[in-house]
Amino acid sequence: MEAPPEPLSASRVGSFAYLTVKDRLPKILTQIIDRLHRSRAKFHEEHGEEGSEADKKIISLLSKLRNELLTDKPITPLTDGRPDVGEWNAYLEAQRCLTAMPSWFTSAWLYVECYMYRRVQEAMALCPPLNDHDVFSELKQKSFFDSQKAIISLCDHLGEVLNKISGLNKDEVKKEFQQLLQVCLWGNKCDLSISAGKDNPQKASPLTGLNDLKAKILIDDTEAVWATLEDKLKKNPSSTQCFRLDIVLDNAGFELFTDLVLAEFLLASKLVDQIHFHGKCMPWFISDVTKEDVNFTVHLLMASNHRWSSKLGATWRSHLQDGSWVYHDHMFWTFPHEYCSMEAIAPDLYAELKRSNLILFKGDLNYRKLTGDRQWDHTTAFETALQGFHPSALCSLRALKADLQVGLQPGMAEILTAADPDWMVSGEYAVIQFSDAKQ
Ligand SMILES: O=P(O)(O)OC[C@@]1(O)O[C@H](CO)[C@@H](O)[C@@H]1O
Ligand SMILES: [Mn+2]
Repeated sequence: MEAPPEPLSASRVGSFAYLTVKDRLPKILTQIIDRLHRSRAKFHEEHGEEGSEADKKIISLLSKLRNELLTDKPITPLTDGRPDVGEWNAYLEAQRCLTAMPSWFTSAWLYVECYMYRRVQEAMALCPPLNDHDVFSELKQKSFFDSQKAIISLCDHLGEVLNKISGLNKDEVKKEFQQLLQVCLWGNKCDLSISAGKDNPQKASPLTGLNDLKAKILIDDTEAVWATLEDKLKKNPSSTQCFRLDIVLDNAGFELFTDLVLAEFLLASKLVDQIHFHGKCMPWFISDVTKEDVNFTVHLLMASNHRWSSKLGATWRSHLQDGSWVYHDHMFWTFPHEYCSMEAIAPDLYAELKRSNLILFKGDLNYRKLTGDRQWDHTTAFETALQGFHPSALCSLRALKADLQVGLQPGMAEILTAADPDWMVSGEYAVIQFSDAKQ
């Protein structure tokens, strides 16, 4: 097997990775520092002098991090006591074998971007009593509140479907599935990392305009996903075979809500029997989901005075309590590794995913890790780019926000570039890209 292409890196001046490391990541650090400054009085109220002193210390650690990044200093080992430190520092040692002095503008983009967010958590971990403060929670919660109109309209739609679901024939179930899969796909546009923290809520109703967006779906493997689910329907409904769906989550706020709506539909239609969600064990890439974000979303829905919102909130809390919905947050999801390393680095997680019948990977960062964030030709087969990562049938639901995309027909990338040079990084295009476990 020939060696895979090089990883994307900021060493390529003018590349999206270069612009991200040079401009966007420093801007994100500056915004975190500004928010911490503005929260000093609150920290003092909550924790007294200790709180404001910790705030000052975090700000100085993050200012130092920002300076290291801007001046391309060497990547340094982590020093906090979190359980993942050993793996992170082993990864740095391995990078030192590849490039003498791993640094921000010479190492792989995937590594340095993940490392930056992990260093933010190191700064928090080193400064009690603020060590459990989520520096992104304000932005994630605002994204949820700002998407209320879209959330209410999606709640009403799901409510109507749930009311009639037992009477739907298979074609009607399939049509609803296709619609909610696309709503879930486009929910990925609402990510605060690509927008460098700028508001990015879902304003309009997520159901109107799906047809116009169809042309923006560059790869649409919905039929293959449906065939995987339909297997379950074909077998007699009383079969004991339990169909397990796993959803590797991405962003909190509106996107998480669309994930939970799709999950509810798949469970209520009996297309699946159990759903496992995978979130992050620490605040990550600004808007990525943590357990606290799931609890916040479910509790806000329950407290809503909108009938279907409160009903769904209560239903979803009971799913999480009765085991039909299971939430995991393995530390591997906040490592810098490409997913083809998972079986070696986190065999327990790989074994867990092998128990799934279908895994949905949400978003751009997951896509980058599925394909190793490497400079593949656009016509490279998805299976090739997965480099042996195959715990189960899997499907990426991704709005394109980084300059890599595989599995395109010959000539398609050239046509897209001519029409819109930013087609890979604008978030305006998306893929529903499937790979079957039967390799
Ligand atoms: O995984 P998401 O939330 O869809 O997107 C996150 C992300 O697009 O933010 C950065 C934008 O450059 C990328 O590094 C990363 O892929
Ligand atoms: Mn994200």
